[in-house]
Amino acid sequence: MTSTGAVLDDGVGLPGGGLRLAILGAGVMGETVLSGLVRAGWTPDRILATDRRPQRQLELTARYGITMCENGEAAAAVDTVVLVVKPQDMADLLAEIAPALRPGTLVVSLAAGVDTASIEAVLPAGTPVVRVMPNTPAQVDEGMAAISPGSASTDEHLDRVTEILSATGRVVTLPERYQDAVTAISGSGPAYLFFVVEAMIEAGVHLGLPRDTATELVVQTMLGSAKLLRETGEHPTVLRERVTSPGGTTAAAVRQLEDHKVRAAFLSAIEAARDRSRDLAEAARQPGTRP
Ligand SMILES: NC(=O)C1=CN([C@@H]2O[C@H](COP(=O)(O)OP(=O)(O)OC[C@H]3O[C@@H](n4cnc5c(N)ncnc54)[C@H](OP(=O)(O)O)[C@@H]3O)[C@@H](O)[C@H]2O)C=CC1
Ligand SMILES: O=C(O)[C@@H]1CCC=N1
Repeated sequence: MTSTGAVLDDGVGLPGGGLRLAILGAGVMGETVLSGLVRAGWTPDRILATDRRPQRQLELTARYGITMCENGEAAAAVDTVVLVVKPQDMADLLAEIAPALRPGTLVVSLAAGVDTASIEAVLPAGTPVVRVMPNTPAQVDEGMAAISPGSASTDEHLDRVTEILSATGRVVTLPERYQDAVTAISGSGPAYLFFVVEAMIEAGVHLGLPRDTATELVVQTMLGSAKLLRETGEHPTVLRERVTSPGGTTAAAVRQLEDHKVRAAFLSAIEAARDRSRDLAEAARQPGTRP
C-alpha cells in the first residue's frame, strides 16, 4: 500500500487532527521529523521534544519555539510519542516512559532494528506501537519512509503516522519482516549515494576540474538522473543503455565498474547493513549497552 500525503479529515482543519506529539531524542532524525511537522503547519504548542544535551535543548527552542522537557513529562502530555534515540539507548528510554504513558497513547519508533514486539513487551499491555524507517532526504521533503504496525495498532494509528511522515515525503506500509531490508536500502541508502557523489567529485578533481565545477556537475547529474528515473518510469538498465554508445566512453567506464566488482560490493554492503539492523535489535533489549 502506498500513500502520498493525504491530510486526515480531522474536522477542525489542523494537520494531525489537532493531536499533540512528543519527539524523544531530538538529534539528526528527531529534528528532521520536527522541522517537517513545522513546515506542514503544526504549531509549536502542539509539539514537545526531549534531548539529553542542555545546549541542544536551547538550540531547538530557539529554532522552533517548542517546549523541551523530560521524557516522562512529555510522554504523559501527548497523544503520539515518537522515539528517535539510537537503538542502544532504547531500553533505558522505554523504562523511563512506560510508567508515564496514558492508555491509548500511540508510540512510534524510528530506531533501526528495534522490533515492535520488544517495545510492546516493556510498555503497558495494549499500547499501540508503529515501527518506522525514515531517511534524511525528509529534510527537503523528499523522504522515503516505510511503516509497520505492531500487534495493537489499528488503521487509525497507521493513518496518523502516514500523515505525519507524508509531510516530508513518501510513505509505504509494509509487513514488519521487511524492515531490516528497508533499513539497509532506503534508511542507509542516502549514505551510499553521497559516497558515490564524493567518489565522482574526487575523480573529477583528479582529471583536473576545479572542485566547485566538479561538484556542480556531479550533483546536478545525480538529481537529473533521479528525476529521469521517477518521471519516465523506465527501468534503470534501459536508461543506462541509452547513455552507453557502442564503443564509447560510458562502455569503457562501465567495464571498469564491473571489473572492480562494484555491483557485488553494493550487494555485500547492503547485506551487511541488513545484518547490523538485526544485531541492533538485540542491543536494544539490553539497558545501557553500546555495542
Ligand atoms: N540518521 C539517519 O539517517 C537515520 C536514523 N534513524 C534512527 O533514528 C534514531 C536516531 O538516529 P540519529 O538521529 O541519527 O541519532 P542522534 O545521535 O543524532 O540522535 C539521537 C539523540 O537522542 C538523544 N538521546 C539519547 N538518549 C536519550 C534519552 N534517554 N532521552 C532524550 N534524548 C536522548 C541523543 O543524545 P546524546 O547525543 O547525548 O546521545 C541524541 O541527541 C536511531 O535509532 C536511528 O537508527 C533511522 C533512519 C535514518
Ligand atoms: O546508520 C544507522 O544505523 C541509521 C539507520 C539508518 C540510517 N542511519
